[in-house]
Amino acid sequence: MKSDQAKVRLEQVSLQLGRQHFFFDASFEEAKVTAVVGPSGSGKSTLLNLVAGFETPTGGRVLIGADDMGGRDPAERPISLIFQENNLFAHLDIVTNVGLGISPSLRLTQEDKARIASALERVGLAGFEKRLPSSMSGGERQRAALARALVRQRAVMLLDEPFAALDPGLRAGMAGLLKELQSENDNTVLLVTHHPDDIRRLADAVVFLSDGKILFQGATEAFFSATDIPEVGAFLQK
Ligand SMILES: Nc1ncnc2c1ncn2[C@@H]1O[C@H](COP(=O)(O)OP(=O)(O)OP(=O)(O)O)[C@@H](O)[C@H]1O
Repeated sequence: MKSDQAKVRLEQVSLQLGRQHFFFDASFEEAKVTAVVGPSGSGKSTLLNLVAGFETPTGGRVLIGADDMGGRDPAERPISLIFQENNLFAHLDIVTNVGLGISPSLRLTQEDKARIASALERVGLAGFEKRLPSSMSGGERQRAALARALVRQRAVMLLDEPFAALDPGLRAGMAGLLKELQSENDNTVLLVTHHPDDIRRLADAVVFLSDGKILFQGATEAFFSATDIPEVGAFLQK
């Protein structure tokens, strides 16, 4: 994956939701982690929804590699998603939840089953196969969601505040695991977060949003020096 096949590009993308107008022109480098940050209501989830295909732009294009995503359903895009919560089906055990990442109809080959076992082991959940999500802690559920994203083997991972429900110790652990898996698989990651700590430990680049627009995009280091942009300064002072 070294030919920008998994570079994500929003080309002059515009969208109107209620009274909020959005305009995004940005690119997200292949095999890198880009943090998507900004105040509440600035458009972070909307940006991810445009890449995922849950929202359709009124103008512009969303590209992954050379492919225009226009007209493609979320399931037809090379993406996997992890949200803050509700990632797992409550009535299904963990091995089934992870299996759904490979096949919605759960028609799984022996090879698929081996991949699931290995993903569960990787996130520290070997032995949890038959457990229901309700019997697990928030951190364990998030690790199961990460295992499901892993078995999908999609180039692009969209993570919307994936650690929000976790305490600081677990956040650091999950962030470390995510970074490890991301660099092994060369995933292109868009990570929505409210925490400067997550940006420091995970992100290669930052896109900062305010009121539906991009105010900053660039390397992580440059972001932490961009305090001349008042909104960035306010965010970093939190
Ligand atoms: N379907 C919709 N109809 C009308 N307005 C919407 C719709 N979806 C989002 N919005 C508005 O667009 C703005 C951006 O929402 P979005 O969820 O993308 O923000 P966010 O940056 O992810 O916020 P947060 O950090 O609070 O999750 C908000 O003001 C929201 O109320």
